[in-house]
Amino acid sequence: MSARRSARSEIPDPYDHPDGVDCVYIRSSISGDDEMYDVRCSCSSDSPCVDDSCPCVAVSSTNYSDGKLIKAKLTESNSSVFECSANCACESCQNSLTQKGPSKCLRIVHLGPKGYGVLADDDIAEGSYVCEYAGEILADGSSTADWRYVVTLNETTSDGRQTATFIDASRFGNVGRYLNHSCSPNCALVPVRYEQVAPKVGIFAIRDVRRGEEVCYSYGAGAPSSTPCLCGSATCRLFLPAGGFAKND
Ligand SMILES: C[S@@+](CC[C@H](N)C(=O)[O-])C[C@H]1O[C@@H](n2cnc3c(N)ncnc32)[C@H](O)[C@@H]1O
Repeated sequence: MSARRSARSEIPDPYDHPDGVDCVYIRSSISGDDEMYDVRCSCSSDSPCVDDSCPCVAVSSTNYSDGKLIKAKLTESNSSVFECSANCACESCQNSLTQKGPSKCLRIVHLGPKGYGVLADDDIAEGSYVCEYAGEILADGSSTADWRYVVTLNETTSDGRQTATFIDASRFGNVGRYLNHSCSPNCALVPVRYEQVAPKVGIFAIRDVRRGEEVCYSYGAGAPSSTPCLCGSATCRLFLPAGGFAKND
């Protein structure tokens, strides 16, 4: 691993769990599956991993422009990101945004009946990376300690198969586990891969977020659960969706 890449992976996460929360803080998801990708690049600074001439970018097509997720990937339901990794030897890489760590302007606060939530301490521009939804990556979510912290990532593979991955932040998690649901969200989840085949879940701003706003995503369009939704949006569906977040909803 190059010195440049290993230094990047040592960037500390500036967040921690609130006092009294029984969860181990992790910076990125943990997977029991150690299958790795064999894709790597050695792009020069003349072509810093921005288009399909980079073998890593070619896996998912262009992901980022000016340090933001491109609009198509924010709006398409089955979008995904493949980033350069520690195995690459690229210079001035523009394709490893999520590995630089979460936004520095998030604040975990207690919001009354919703429990904890996350506020933006500064403006966050559309397309910005907010943070990962980190947890234990499980093939089967049934072993969770608390279903409320499980995100279900449904994806369609290139050969048309449906896959489901469960990210369980009940026992191990990061700041991402505190983002609440909104029926009119300002963020969305996008699967992000590098090194490992198992996906990470990146949370990106789908519109400009103003300082002081709650940072939230939609937990999905599933059938309503019995939990009243307190998002307060004009288009509120009144109850949280049941069954956790599904990427393709
Ligand atoms: C992933 S956790 C989000 C963080 C949580 N508020 C906490 O204190 O840890 C999901 C849970 O938060 C609460 N929640 C999230 N969004 C909500 C909303 N819009 N209205 C009411 N409760 C919400 C529900 O209890 C839900 O099961």
